[in-house]
Amino acid sequence: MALRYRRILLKLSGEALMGEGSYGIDRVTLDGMAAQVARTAALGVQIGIVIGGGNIFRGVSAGAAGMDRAQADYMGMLATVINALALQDALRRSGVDCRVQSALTIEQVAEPYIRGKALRYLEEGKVVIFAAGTGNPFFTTDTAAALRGAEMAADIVLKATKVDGVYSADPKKDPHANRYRTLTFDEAIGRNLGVMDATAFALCREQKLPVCVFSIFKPGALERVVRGEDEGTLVTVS
Ligand SMILES: Nc1ncnc2c1ncn2[C@@H]1O[C@H](COP(=O)(O)OP(=O)(O)OP(=O)(O)O)[C@@H](O)[C@H]1O
Ligand SMILES: O=c1ccn([C@@H]2O[C@H](COP(=O)(O)O)[C@@H](O)[C@H]2O)c(=O)[nH]1
Repeated sequence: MALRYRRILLKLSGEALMGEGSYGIDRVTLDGMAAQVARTAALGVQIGIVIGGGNIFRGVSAGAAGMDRAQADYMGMLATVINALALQDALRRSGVDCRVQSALTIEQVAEPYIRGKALRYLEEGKVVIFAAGTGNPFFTTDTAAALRGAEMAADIVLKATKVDGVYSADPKKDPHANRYRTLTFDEAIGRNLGVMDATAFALCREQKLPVCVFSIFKPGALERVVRGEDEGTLVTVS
């Protein structure tokens, strides 16, 4: 079947990496994510990945209460570097050629983020993992995904998370929440739908970069999304 999207920016949930656990990286879950990425890359899709850090540390979590916010955010960004290295390892074991570029300079473990080089890797069919978010405190990896998606001229930002789309309210808290099949950025921002932060939505809206929110736990979902099949929630300008 034909591909709908040839270049994607995939935002992988850090929190989802915990699997059934409450902290860190569950190897079975990690390998499952890597296998989905490997199958999608094999279809000929160019893939950039931003990975979250919520399984390890968030600057806004209870564990950071009382800390200097920027310092806590740098810790959160370093958490995403750990996840990026774990994902690179899993992807390599799945036979995927993969590079990590970090927005914070940590030369011994990852290349620095260089846009032109990242674009070349994508054109060569290599998966590029963008670590350390935007490199700036007070942001999130959702915003990093929107930013790198725009910089890479991706066709779409795919937010792979623990829920299977955008709901009228947080489905983890409200069992009566309804899932949207499609949504506009204005509606998502106006209704304060918390699945993705407003800064990320606003940047995607400005860049006319569609977003699809779907479950990373649903087998084959990523491949269905890149083929343009009905999966998750598609957020667009109009
Ligand atoms: N309206 C909504 N529709 C869907 N999910 C929502 C909504 N409001 C809040 N959520 C919550 O948002 C979560 C996903 O966003 P969040 O950024 O917290 O996690 P993530 O991106 O999966 O993790 P990480 O930041 O570690 O990468 C979902 O697990 C869901 O519980
Ligand atoms: O650009 C960024 C991206 C992330 N952070 C910090 O990292 C953590 C983890 O990222 P999540 O998006 O929550 O998974 C985040 O809470 C921030 O503390 C950042 O400062 N800048």
